[in-house]
Amino acid sequence: MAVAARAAASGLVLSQPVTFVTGNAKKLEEVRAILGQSIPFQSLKLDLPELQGEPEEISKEKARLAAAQVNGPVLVEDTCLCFNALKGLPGRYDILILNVVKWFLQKIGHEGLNNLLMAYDDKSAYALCAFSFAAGPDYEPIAFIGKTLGKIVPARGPNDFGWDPIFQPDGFEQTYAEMAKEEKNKISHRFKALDMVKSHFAEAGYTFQIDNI
Ligand SMILES: O=c1nc[nH]c2c1ncn2[C@H]1C[C@H](O)[C@@H](COP(=O)(O)OP(=O)(O)OP(=O)(O)O)O1
Ligand SMILES: [Mg+2]
Repeated sequence: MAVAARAAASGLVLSQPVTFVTGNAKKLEEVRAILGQSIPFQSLKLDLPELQGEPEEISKEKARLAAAQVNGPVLVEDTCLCFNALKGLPGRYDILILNVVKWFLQKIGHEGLNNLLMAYDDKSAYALCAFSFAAGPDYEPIAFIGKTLGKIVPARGPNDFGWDPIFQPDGFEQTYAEMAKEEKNKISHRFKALDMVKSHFAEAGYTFQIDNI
C-alpha cells in the first residue's frame, strides 16, 4: 500500500482505513455499532506492552507503538474501571486497579470486586475509556477520554462482557449488562470517547483515498 498519510490542503488524506488495535471481540462489536459508517476502519490484534502511567499518556504511547508497527493510521483503546473509595490510599491505587483490571477481574471475579469495596461506604466508580488516534508513524497521537459515572453493585444481568454486570451508571436502575446494547452505547464511556473521535475526524477534515492495490 502507498504512503500512509500525506498532508493536503483540505486536511489529511489517509490512504488506508484506520486500524483499530484490539484483541477484545466485545469492544470491537461496540466500536462497530457506535462508529457505524462514519470512519472506515479494520481491526487488528497486536501484542503491545502493557504500560503504566496516566491513562492519556499510556494511550498515546500505545498509539505510537501501534502506528510504527502498522505503518499507517491507528486507533487504540484502553478501558479502566476506577473506584473512588480507593483514591485516598497512597500510591495511586485507583490507577493501579484500572490498569490491572483485566487479570484482576479474571482472578477475583465480580464478587471479589464487590468484596474489595465492602469496607467502604463509597461504592461510586467510573468507567473510563481512552482512545488515541495517530494518523501514521510520523504524527503525534491525539487522545480522547470518555468517562461515565456510576457505582459498583452485586452482579446483575448477562455475563458476557467484563465488568458490565457490576457497573450501574448514575441515573439508571440497570447495570450495563442489563441494559439493551443500544442503550449502553448511547451513554457509555466508550460512546463518549468515540463521539469525540468522530467530531475530531469531522473537524480536522480527514478524507480517505483508499485504493485497493
Ligand atoms: O465496556 C466495558 N464493559 C465491561 N468490561 C469492559 C468494558 N471495556 C473493557 N472491559 C474490560 C475488559 C478487560 O477485562 C478490562 C480491561 O480492558 P482492556 O485492557 O482495555 O481490554 P482488553 O485487553 O480486553 O482488549 P485490548 O486488546 O483492546 O486491550 O476491562
Ligand atoms: Mg488490553
